[in-house]
Amino acid sequence: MKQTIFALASAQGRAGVSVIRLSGPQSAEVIQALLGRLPKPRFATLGRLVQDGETIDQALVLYFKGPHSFTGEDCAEFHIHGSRAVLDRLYGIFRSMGLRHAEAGEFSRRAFENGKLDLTQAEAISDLVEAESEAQRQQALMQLDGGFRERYGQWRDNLIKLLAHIEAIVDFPDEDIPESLSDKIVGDIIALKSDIASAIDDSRRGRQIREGYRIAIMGKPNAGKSSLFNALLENDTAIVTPIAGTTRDVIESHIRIGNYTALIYDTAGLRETDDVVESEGIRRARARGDTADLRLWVIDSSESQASDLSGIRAGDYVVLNKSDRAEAGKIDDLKARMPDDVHLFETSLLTDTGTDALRVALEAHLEKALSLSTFPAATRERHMERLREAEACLDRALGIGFGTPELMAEDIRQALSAFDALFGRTDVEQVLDHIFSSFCIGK
Ligand SMILES: Nc1nc2c(ncn2[C@@H]2O[C@H](COP(=O)(O)OP(=O)(O)OP(=O)(O)O)[C@@H](O)[C@H]2O)c(=O)[nH]1
Ligand SMILES: [K+]
Ligand SMILES: [Mg+2]
Repeated sequence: MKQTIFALASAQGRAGVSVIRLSGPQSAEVIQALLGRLPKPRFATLGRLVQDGETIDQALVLYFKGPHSFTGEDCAEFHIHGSRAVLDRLYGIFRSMGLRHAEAGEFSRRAFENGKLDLTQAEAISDLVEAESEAQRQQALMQLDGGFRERYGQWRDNLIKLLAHIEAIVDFPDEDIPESLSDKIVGDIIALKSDIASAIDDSRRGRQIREGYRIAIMGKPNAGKSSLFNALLENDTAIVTPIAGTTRDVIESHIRIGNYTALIYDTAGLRETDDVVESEGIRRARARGDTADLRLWVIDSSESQASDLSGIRAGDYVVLNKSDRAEAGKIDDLKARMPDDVHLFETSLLTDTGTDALRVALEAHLEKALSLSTFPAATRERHMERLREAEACLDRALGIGFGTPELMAEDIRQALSAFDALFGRTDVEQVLDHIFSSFCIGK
């Protein structure tokens, strides 16, 4: 039998109320020992927690009888006064009764193992706990509600039907395959494959919401990149100096823009240099720009020589900075030389003008790129990998043809197992360890 585990389910540190959670066969015994009675399951009971005649705390106690609990096991919750002293006393009692402290994600893992959650739902709980933005919260909640099960479940059903048809052909090798049947099988595989392919296309959105939309600030040295980074963050994380080549490492920070989370990167100024450290910084800056979802170029519009605009592409944002020092003709000249379809802004980061318009535009941009009208088909790399695997299996099945239907059936079976892996039906211990260890303790 599993050992009974305990952990603080609320945040660490002093609190008005803290919640300790227990799961396992000794849950009832622990409540009985401390409260002197076992409350009706799922009803909150106020009482004194007493050891050897001494009151430890007054607490609200809940008992959940398995399988009607989060983990599926017997569970208990103690809502106590959140002081270190109370916690220490209770932890001591729990340990003396043979309980142990839970590992990260262990409650959710038990829920998964007892069939209370599938793996995508367990991931959703972790995402919900971590959610910072409104869109992250909504996406995690949809996933927890079984958002994936509906969509993937339909595809999985289609695969099972396909497999049945193909196996019928395998079982009757001497029969002529009616053309209508082979046409139908091929048609169904193609349709499914294209559904999966478009889901993979769309799933970038899911990851951008979950991990943050990546915005790279790029430009020449001293253009004001770090100044812009700080202005957007409303703090002074990055070092700003008049010396060209101040920023070397890529500096990364989260910000909330409207309903979304973005990851903003400040990068080294792009120029030719013999400095080894600076060249490495520039290499990283370029790489960051290549993988970003949006590039935000900063240009010093007061510079006398014509600015180099290479690297700026359609869709990029361009900030014409230092407008406080720029002659009007210079800014007009820059605008005229811009590639088509860039979004232009004028700022003076010295006098803090123009940044509001940029913020508003960024918010609208994210709203357009990420709005959650439909639930994306993947929110993590793990989901993408399994979907690509299923797509590849279907591709192979199509290439095989009806001469060797048993090979075709094998590919369909592999596509099926890719879907099973998504839900954790084929539990690869390593994958589970990885997923659950990223949870916080008490979940
Ligand atoms: N006049 C004026 N000066 C500015 C403005 N924005 C930034 N600066 C100044 O320009 C200098 C360079 O700014 P940074 O933000 O360090 O520029 P950077 O692009 O990050 O520079 P590197 O990291 O060296 O590539 C600093 O002295 C800033 O105070 C502006 O709008 N007007
Ligand atoms: K600088
Ligand atoms: Mg800088």
